[in-house]
Amino acid sequence: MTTHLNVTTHSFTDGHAQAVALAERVAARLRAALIERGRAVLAVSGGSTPKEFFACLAREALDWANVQITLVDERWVPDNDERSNAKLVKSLLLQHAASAAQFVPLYTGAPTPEDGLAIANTRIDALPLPFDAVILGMGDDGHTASFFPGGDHLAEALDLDGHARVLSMRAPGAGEPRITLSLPTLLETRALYLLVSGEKKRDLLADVRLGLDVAQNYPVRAVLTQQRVPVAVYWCP
Ligand SMILES: O=C1O[C@H](COP(=O)(O)O)[C@@H](O)[C@H](O)[C@H]1O
Repeated sequence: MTTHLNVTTHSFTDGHAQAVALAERVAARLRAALIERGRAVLAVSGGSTPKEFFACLAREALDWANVQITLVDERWVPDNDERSNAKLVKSLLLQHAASAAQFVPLYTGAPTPEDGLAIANTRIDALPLPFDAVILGMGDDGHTASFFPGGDHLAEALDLDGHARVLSMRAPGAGEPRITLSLPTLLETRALYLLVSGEKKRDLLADVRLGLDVAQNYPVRAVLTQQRVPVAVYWCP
């Protein structure tokens, strides 16, 4: 384990060990919340990296009926689209013991994320924040949630003093239009995890921490340099 400023890195030999460790950690957080407050709230990322973590977490024994799960971001595609983060969560996390959890989607069925923003905002506003845990991922371009380089609402999304809970996001590298929780909303959490794998992402994170990424300006920098919430990076090759 290594700690640098606000960031602690936990390294694992492989994806299975990483997924098991993070699932146990997050389950412990949810259990503590259920004991203390009778409910728990979790926000998770989509993409490919969290698949094994979801499969492990779904089998953890806890009072899932009192757990609400939402997404940190969503691709603006229908729930049955292969690119849908909601589809991933439904097929891997909302299974087994965790099938009793309540899922709060960001996608609303509106034609565009801009059209769906008000409803998505209402859904997030209705959650009993702070989150008990937020699980972020990261792309090879340094995006996290849907904070994409060149995103049309990137500055607003990263503004720590901003009041928007949810924003639409369009960016050259984003594939499809997106919707994302804002950084200050993601930081309203009792625990923040960044789940990443591969040498390329490890090197990118090292560059950000050393301040060597200024030319690329990776959006994940905003998460790693903020001082509100400690960041636990879970990494495997
Ligand atoms: O598009 C997205 O990508 C990131 C990273 O995904 P990965 O496939 O590299 O693990 C993910 O964290 C985000 O939720 C998702 O919308």
